[in-house]
Amino acid sequence: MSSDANAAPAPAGAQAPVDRMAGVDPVPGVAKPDAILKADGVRRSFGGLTAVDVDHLEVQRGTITALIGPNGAGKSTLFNLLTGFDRVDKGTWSFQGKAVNGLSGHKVARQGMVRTFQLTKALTRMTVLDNMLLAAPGQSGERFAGAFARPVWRRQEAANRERAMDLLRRFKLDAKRDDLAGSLSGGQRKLLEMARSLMVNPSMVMLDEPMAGVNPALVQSLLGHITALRDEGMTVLFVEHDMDVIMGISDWIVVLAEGKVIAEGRPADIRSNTQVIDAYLGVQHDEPAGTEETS
Ligand SMILES: Nc1ncnc2c1ncn2[C@@H]1O[C@H](COP(=O)(O)OP(=O)(O)OP(=O)(O)O)[C@@H](O)[C@H]1O
Repeated sequence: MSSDANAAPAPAGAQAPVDRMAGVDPVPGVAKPDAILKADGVRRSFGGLTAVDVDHLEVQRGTITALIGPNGAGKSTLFNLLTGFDRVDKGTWSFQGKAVNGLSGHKVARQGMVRTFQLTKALTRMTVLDNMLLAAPGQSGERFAGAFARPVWRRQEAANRERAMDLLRRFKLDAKRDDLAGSLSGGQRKLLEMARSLMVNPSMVMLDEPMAGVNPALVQSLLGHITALRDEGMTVLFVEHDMDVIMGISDWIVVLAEGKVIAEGRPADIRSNTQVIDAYLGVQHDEPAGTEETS
């Protein structure tokens, strides 16, 4: 879209401005030409508070889509619902044409849709490599503990280990394989969270605030990893507060306010959308993530 001859050169990791959403109107709930995820009538209340109330939402395959909105807009709740880590009051959604509503997080992941999690205390006490292996698909060794299945189990363990090491090399964490995850820097933790989610070889990754707590020097490297996933054909949906990051790498932006999708569009559409400016950009909060009273 941009044809500004004076534009600064793209930062490392940024992509040429290709419009991957060509022909899609920037209106809430708009249909996408090749939607990998479609959600309908998704509602979730906590007591009297409606946290999520999404009429219709589609995510285009092979794009980076940002989910943005003010604190308490319902972004994390929507993530949790779609990935099977919370229960809806109402609503249906499908992933790659298959209904996945009502499935547990593990089953949703097996379908190819995974979300990242911040490293819990327990995970920080494990090594980087063990963190990866714990995220591996299928633990047939546990399910078929008999001696008969042992060769299958060993083969699977070896394959998991190989995949884990490949991913650790990709994210430049291989030298840290035997270190405790808790000893990693904020940026390295984010890389590990991303690497863990890729153990199941997903088609779509959902990143929860991938830049939170990351040293600015590592931001470009993380952005490079995210755009590389998209360029390999993966679909990325991410929640983020950093507007430079959002505007810099997103093919499409979905704006949530009070649980509803109030706008969708390319970064340029969102920047000039007065409803978004009123609901969000005009009252841009500067609080660090995690200052909310709820999780
Ligand atoms: N388990 C819960 N119990 C009660 N209320 C909750 C719960 N989880 C979320 N909420 C409420 O639902 C609303 C949406 O919260 P959510 O965390 O999804 O927003 P968010 O957009 O992710 O916010 P943030 O940007 O601050 O992370 C908020 O008002 C929040 O207080």
